[in-house]
Amino acid sequence: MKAALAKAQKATKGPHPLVQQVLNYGYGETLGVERVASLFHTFLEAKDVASIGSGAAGINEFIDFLEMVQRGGSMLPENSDDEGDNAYDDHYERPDAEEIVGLADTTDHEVECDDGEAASLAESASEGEEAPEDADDAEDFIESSDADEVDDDFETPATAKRQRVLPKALQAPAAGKSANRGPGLASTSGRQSGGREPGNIMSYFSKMPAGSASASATASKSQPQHRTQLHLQRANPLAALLKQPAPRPANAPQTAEEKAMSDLDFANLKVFGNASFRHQQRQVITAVLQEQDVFVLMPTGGGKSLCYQLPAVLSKGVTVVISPLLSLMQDQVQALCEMACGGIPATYLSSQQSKEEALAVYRELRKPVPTCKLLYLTPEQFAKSAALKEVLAGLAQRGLLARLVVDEAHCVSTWGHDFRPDYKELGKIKAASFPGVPTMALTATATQKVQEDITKILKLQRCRRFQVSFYRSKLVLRVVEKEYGMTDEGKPKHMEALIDFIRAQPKGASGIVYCLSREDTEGVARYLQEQGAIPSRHYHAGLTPKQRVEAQNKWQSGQVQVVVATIAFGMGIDKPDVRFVLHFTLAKSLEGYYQEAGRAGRDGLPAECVLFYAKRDVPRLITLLRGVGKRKSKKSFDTGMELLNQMKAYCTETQRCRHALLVEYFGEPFTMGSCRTQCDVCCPALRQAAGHAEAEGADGERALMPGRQRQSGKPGSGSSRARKLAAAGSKALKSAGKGAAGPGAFVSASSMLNNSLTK
Ligand SMILES: Nc1ncnc2c1ncn2[C@@H]1O[C@H](COP(=O)(O)OP(=O)(O)OP(=O)(O)O)[C@@H](O)[C@H]1O
Repeated sequence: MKAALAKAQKATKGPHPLVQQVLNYGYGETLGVERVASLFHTFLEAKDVASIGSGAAGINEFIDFLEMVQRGGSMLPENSDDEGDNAYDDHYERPDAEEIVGLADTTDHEVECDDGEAASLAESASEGEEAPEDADDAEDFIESSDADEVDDDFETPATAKRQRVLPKALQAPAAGKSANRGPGLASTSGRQSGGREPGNIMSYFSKMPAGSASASATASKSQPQHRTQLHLQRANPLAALLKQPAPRPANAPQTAEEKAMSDLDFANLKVFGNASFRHQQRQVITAVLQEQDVFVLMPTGGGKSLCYQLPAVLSKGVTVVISPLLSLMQDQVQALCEMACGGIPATYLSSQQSKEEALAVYRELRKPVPTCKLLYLTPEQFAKSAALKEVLAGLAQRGLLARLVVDEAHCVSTWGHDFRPDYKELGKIKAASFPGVPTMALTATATQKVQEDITKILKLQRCRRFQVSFYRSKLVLRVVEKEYGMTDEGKPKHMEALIDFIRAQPKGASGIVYCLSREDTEGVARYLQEQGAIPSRHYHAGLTPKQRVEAQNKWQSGQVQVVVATIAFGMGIDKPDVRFVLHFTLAKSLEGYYQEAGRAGRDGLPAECVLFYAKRDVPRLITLLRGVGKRKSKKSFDTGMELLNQMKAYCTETQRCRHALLVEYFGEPFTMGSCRTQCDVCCPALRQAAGHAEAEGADGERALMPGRQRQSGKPGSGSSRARKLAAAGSKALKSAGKGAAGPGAFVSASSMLNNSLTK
């Protein structure tokens, strides 16, 4: 054996690739290159093998060995079989089958379609157009339901495939990484670099690129208010265990500006690369660090993640984040591990991981003091894995469960637009397994009712609430009449209107078109591509994982201008420069609409959200609510109908500012009364553009009159005029949007519109 080993050593030029990897993680700096190399040989000897593959499994094993040697322990992992079986066998990410209750009387529901949808449903079916009861269509409706798509989304082979690559946080075990930057070394760093307290955040910065520290800092010069209250991370246990810690890398000295920063500003800049906090972030983070229960209601793109990630970095122990989608978790973990500061140790558990991968995570959590700072889980996993509950309870007992974070917390409530049954269990589990652990709930959309549900179900105690205004002042909201039928040229009017709208956008402006069914997305994308020469891709949960990733990447990189998608394209999409989000049919609820439309303009620049409304689309949604194939409960149907009716009311509104409607829907008073230029109700130019006409009734009230009716006396002009109007609205918007609500914007919007109409 020894001879074989010597031969292998001789044959190898330079360190074994596995050793090299481990050195890259920082063990060279802490243990010394030679000692790592020598321990590698001891490791091989102990395993009685001549060599070992340099894959993730080998690396993990070797790192475990390094730690074990330092502790003087056994080489065998503790309870590994037990953990692995439990972790692996749980089918935690499959949502519970919904209780199926037959509807007592379906005619009731037709009666509930208060303004003739039922009649319209029958009518359209008999005409053979868009027949919602059609079997194919019906299947599509099911496919586009929230539950089904979410289901597909979080445990598809795609995600499974992606996970075969061991999460970076584990490849690098965190242990290795933080051995390098770990808080244990921070005290030295703090002293060396100018006076931050021992054991503080300096530990994360030893690998910051030189010079990036303070140049752009605009951090507050005020003294840290909560420094003494922060539970700064303790010394890295690994560093303490290491027998021969190498001299730690010298940090560049802090500048005067950095010294004056609070820990929060400093961590925000150095770890996350943000020069300042956004609205409310500082207050939220401070409350979180004070270990209060916290509820955060912040619009999409507002920066919710930082509100729990930064406290996680500064806190002792592991922060557990419950997130609804596997792909979302993976993206978050990847982003954390790739932070410019050198990476934040984070990982996730998934039923798609290999047994070894799951084991590695469990091992990490069972360490006396895990180096992992954030652990992402799906609610299903959290609710159903006994092994996981036991491990988390163990962490809590050791005082190392920093907090429980429930992201997308609206999923807790049946009134939320993405209800997930397992979210309901979270509060109960917390109370039973680790009571008293601070809890944080975050969402972008929650009505008063949903907020109450979240507070109750998650058992939030003396909860601090933070709400950032729902008003997205840079978004222009419009509802456009969706005209079916054919143009004089024999083309479908609604599709041509869509093309006109997109063509009126600046060249290459990125957008999303939401459709109800998978089939719709494919048809619309094809039409845009073939008839409009608009680079488009469809996206829905029925695509193969490869197709989905490809579509998203092409859109993200700008090769594809428009993604035509079902609501499967949603959570976790973080493209800042989306200039328009079009709904080619109604959303299922105002909450859903707000969330989907809110993907526009995340960069804070003007963007447009247009809903193409046709009354005849409503029955399709009702059919969906009824549940084709699997009947939904009466309660679920009634809830769905209430939400849908609110959505319809938004579409047919002619008096009230659309921003006010949305903001007030979430219980926030809209003190401005009117947005003036940012919706088609308040801005006449946009109103006309939306294809609405004001008709003075006898009582002086305005009534919504679709463009088609208005122009019925002008044969031949209808379709092209309506199309011009829709596109003109966009042009008008460009001016209005630039002015962002100033009076000048309105003037230019009007004149633009007039010019366009007189052409
Ligand atoms: N203080 C800040 N300074 C600069 N950028 C920030 C700041 N906070 C967050 N961001 C950036 O804003 C973007 C949106 O943040 P984040 O993903 O946390 O939003 P969110 O509120 O979770 O949105 P969603 O509800 O859509 O998930 C990210 O690219 C993030 O890096």
